[in-house]
Order: sequence, then structure tokens, then C-alpha cells
Amino acid sequence: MNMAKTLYDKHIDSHTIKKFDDDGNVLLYIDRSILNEYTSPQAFSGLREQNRSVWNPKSVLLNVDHVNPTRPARNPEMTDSGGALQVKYFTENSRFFDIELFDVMDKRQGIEHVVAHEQGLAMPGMVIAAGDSHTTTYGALGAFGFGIGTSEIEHFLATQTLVYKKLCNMRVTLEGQLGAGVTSKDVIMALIARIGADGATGYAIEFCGSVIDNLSVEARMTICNMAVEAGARGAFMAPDDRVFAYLKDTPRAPKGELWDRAVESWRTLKSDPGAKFDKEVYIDCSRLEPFITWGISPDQAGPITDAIPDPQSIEDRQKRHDYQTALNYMELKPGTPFTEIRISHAFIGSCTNSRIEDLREVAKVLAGKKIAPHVRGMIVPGSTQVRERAEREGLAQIFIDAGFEWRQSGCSMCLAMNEDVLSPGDRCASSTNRNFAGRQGAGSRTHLMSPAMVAAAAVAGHLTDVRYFTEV
Ligand SMILES: CC(C)[C@H](C(=O)O)[C@@H](O)C(=O)O
Ligand code: SF4
Repeated sequence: MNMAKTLYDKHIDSHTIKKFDDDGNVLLYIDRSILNEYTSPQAFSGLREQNRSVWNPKSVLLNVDHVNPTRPARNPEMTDSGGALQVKYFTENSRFFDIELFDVMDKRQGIEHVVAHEQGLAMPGMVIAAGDSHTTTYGALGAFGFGIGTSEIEHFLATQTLVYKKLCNMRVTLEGQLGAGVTSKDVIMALIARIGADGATGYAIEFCGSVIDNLSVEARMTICNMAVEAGARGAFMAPDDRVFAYLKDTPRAPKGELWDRAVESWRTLKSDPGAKFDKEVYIDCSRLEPFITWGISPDQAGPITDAIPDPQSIEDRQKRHDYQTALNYMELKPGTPFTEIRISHAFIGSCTNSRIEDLREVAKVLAGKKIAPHVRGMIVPGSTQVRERAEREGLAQIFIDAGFEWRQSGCSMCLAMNEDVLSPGDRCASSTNRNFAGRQGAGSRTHLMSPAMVAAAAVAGHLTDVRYFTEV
């Protein structure tokens, strides 16, 4: 019998309290959770109704990020009464259940998947179940993060456990040297285009290969973050020295001898040689080009040098229909070169691409340039800490001089649950992760791409190849 385990298997095994004989499910111990104001209210109501308490309040962080305003002069006033109510209830729950809260005005506030690693809340080997699908981001740190629904949140809060069905293992090997202007965002977008938006449904993906080894920790997060757009409910990367260095001085990391012991054990967090993967994907990344999406699903994407595909040339009936629906919604014609797609908005933000390294790349493109007069550009840093750092490094001034709005942190126009909403017909180059119809506002159109590509598009006024901007 093959006893070699994958990194995913190791996380599950070390957190399994009990195996249920009948259906193969396990009772999984959850180390930590981060909850937002949007998906937690029903869970807290459920606890209150049954007079139940939270098993370990210290293992949970409440963080406001989805509905808060990002106006430059920050204040907690909401224009949206629904959002105001959610934040009010969130704050009451924090007091009632004695759980720590990062509210809108907290210096540590930000998008939960940016805040977690800044604060040292996500550490290698942990299992983190949170009320948001992009919890997969923590895979870049060697933690197992996955999103859960409201009834599961309630179960977790009351018991620190979840009834869990194990996923299959997929390995994605990424080899080669990324070309100039090609980022980890392009790598994950290329993977999703290759395997499809449901290509990893039922799987946890482990990413490995020289591309991962050479990426910074923040760039790795972009990949794990977006793995869920291929359907994966778990993303993994074996933690290495870069990860340990990244986490070492975060506020909640173990200190002194505890840190040394932790690192020693974290070094064992890798798949055993000979571990069995149910599915293998290999991508030679040397020839990858910057990617964009042209449709309303993250897999409707292609390299920027390409053109809008012709649905008529697609054999598969369902796919042909999906392509046609996408082109109708996006108001795009087959054969149009991607670089001719004119935009009205440029948005840089979201838990995929709003960290300091992303902003540095954006500043490189924008330095000394102005965005096109017909484009409204918005940069929303992933956290208040990122914002302050970008200001200290002089990046914010470059953005403002280029004509971008420099905002406060939050999810913002990634899903338009606050006042940052596009109007019908607007077309946005966006560094976010979802391009579903209406995602950034009813009737609006989204093109996903790397933050540097968004910056280049903002300057050009249409989608463009960032490599022209970095080379001249
Ligand atoms: C609101 C939340 C449930 C949702 C998610 O789980 O991902 C959101 O963050 C998103 O990106 O669509
Ligand atoms: S930034 Fe976007 S993708 Fe990330 S948690 Fe917020 S809404 Fe979801």
C-alpha cells in the first residue's frame, strides 16, 4: 500500500478528529477562522437563537471588508443602509461573543486575505476555514484555507470542527522562466483557461515547479487566491525559506525558541516522494504572454496578442452557446484584436492583486505617465498597512500624478457591494478575480488582467500589452 502522502493529505490527517465509517467524511479540527460582515450574520443569529456560545473566540477574527466605503477621507459612514446594518450587527456580535474585530477605522483593517498574512494569522500547517471562497490564498504560506457557507460557519463557531468530505489531489507543475511583463496572475489565468472554470472542481491543487520556487510569496498568493476560479477548494504550495522570512516578523508569529521549533516542523510540510495525485497538469511557462479575459467566466481568456474568438468555430455546442452569450453581454465582435478593446475604467485592487509588490509594479508602469482622459482609474490598496507603506515609498504620489484615485482599503469594485459601482455599459480593466456578468455593477463589463496590465490599459485608453510599456 502506498503510504506516501500529499501535502493536502498531511493537513487533513493531522486535523482529523474522527472518521465516519458510513460516508467517508471526517470530523475536521479547524485552527482559525476569519469572518466578514457579509457572510457571518446568519451564523451568529443561529448561535443566539440556540443560546450557544463560541467554542474558542480567540481563534476567530472579525474583519470588515466587503461593504465599507473606500473614500479617500476615511469615515465609517455608509451610504448603503444594508451595509451599515451588517457592520452594526457585526460589531454587536464581536462584543456579545467576545471576538476580536478589525472595524473600518482600525489601522489593521483591510481585505481579509491581505490582513491575515500581514498579521501572522495564517501559518504553515494550519487549517483555516473562513466565510469566503478566496480563503485558498493561504495555500501560498503552506496553510490549508477554504471557504465555508453560513451553516458551516455556525457549526465551526460552536464546535471548532466541521464535517468534511475529502477532495481529490491534483498537481500542477509550472516550469520555465517567466518572460518580462508576465506575472503570476498570467500563470493562473493561463491555467484556468487551459483546464476550465470547473477544471479543478472536487480537487485540492498543489502547485510546484521552478516557477513557484522563483516567485515571491505575494506573487504565489495570487495563484492560490485564484485557484478557486478553477473550482479548487484548496490550494497548496510547500512552504520554503521565503515563506518563513515573510512571516517571521508578523505581529502574531511565534517568537524566539517557539519560532525555531515551528520552522523545523514546517520544513516537513511537503508531499512525500511517490505521493499519488489523481490528476496531473504540466505547463511550460517560458512562452506565456500576459493574459486578459474577454468573456464572463474566468476561463474565457487568452494572451493579449490574440483576438476575440469566433463562436461559430467552436464544435462543442454548449461552449459555442456560452461564447455567444459572453460576446453578446460584453458587446464584442469575433476577430477584434484584444488591444482594440477600449475601456472606460481601470480598477486596481482585490485580494488577488492589491499588495505592496503589486502596487510597486503598477508604479513602474505609471511613473511619469498620465491615464487617458476618458478613463476613470481607481487604486484600492488591500489594507491600511499596504496603503501607508505605498505612501511612505512614494508610490501613492505616482498614482495620483498619473490621474488615478488613491483610495482606502476594502473589496470595493471587486464586487461592488459598497458605493464603488460601475454603470451599465462601463468597461473596466480590472486586477480582480471574477468577471461574471454584473460583478462590478449591473450591465458593466470586466476584463481581468494583472495590475501592471491594468495600469498600461489606463494609460493607453484600451487594452494593451504591458511589455511595450516596460521595454520603451
Ligand atoms: C461575499 C463572499 C461570499 C464572496 C466569496 O466567498 O468569495 C466574495 O468575497 C466574492 O469574491 O465573491
Ligand atoms: S476582494 Fe473581491 S474576491 Fe477578494 S474577498 Fe473581497 S470581494 Fe471577494
